[in-house]
Amino acid sequence: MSILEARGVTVRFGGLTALSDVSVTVEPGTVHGIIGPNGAGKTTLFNVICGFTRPTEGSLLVRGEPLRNHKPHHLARLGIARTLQGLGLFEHSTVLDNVLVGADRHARTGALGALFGRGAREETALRERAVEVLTTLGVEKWANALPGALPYGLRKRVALARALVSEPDLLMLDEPAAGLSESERTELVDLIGGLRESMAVVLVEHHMDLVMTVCDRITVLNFGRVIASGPPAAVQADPDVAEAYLGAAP
Ligand SMILES: Nc1ncnc2c1ncn2[C@@H]1O[C@H](COP(=O)(O)OP(=O)(O)OP(=O)(O)O)[C@@H](O)[C@H]1O
Repeated sequence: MSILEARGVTVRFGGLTALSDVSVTVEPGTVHGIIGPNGAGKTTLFNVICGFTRPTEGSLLVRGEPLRNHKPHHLARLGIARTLQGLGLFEHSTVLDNVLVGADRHARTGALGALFGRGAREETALRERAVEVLTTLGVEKWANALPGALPYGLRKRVALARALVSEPDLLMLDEPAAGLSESERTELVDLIGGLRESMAVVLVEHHMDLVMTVCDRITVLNFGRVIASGPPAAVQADPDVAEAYLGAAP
């Protein structure tokens, strides 16, 4: 069963149709890229999946179950985590505390949890997992630093750690390579490639080489429509895709 399915999603902003009858299926354990020229509708699709934007028509299914009126704060309990272009780190909290915010999916919830908060043992286990994720991403030595003290590439890793600590089944990445150096992009490819063992990944990305290297499947949008979908080689060879990108060149 797919982890995520968008069925016939249309989004209109007043008279402008940002997405038109878009269908995408994301299988577990795959990396799925969403690409397209500027204004193609990539961010709008990302926002629909994350519950920021309500589709005018169409539906979303998670593990085959239709979502109704889902909001960004429902994502954690659906097993979905995301990183955004604006990293959204709390500048006055340490790196470790920022990552702990992402661990709430596993934290005790419900009336008892609200009354008594996290138990000491639970707190320790969460911290251990947060440190583990920071270590996997090579940023553990900054656990007690404030995010503002770190260069951009490392802050992006902290944001990724915060998403990963909830152990999602689906990770949504909005332009993960933006602002990274070439060597950081190469590291990111390895990192994302390694994630497919434990989750599905959806990424909206402009860096074509990264998308072609790391994705198992790619959906190409142009003017709000899906113009191609499939494995990287097939998408790269598709004349409609070449035309969309050539047409968009300055
Ligand atoms: N909130 C909004 N209100 C009105 N129009 C919008 C809104 N958000 C996006 N649009 C329009 O919808 C279309 C798709 O935009 P979107 O940002 O999804 O494209 P994109 O593929 O992510 O582009 P880029 O690569 O430039 O980020 C564009 O024409 C954009 O101007």
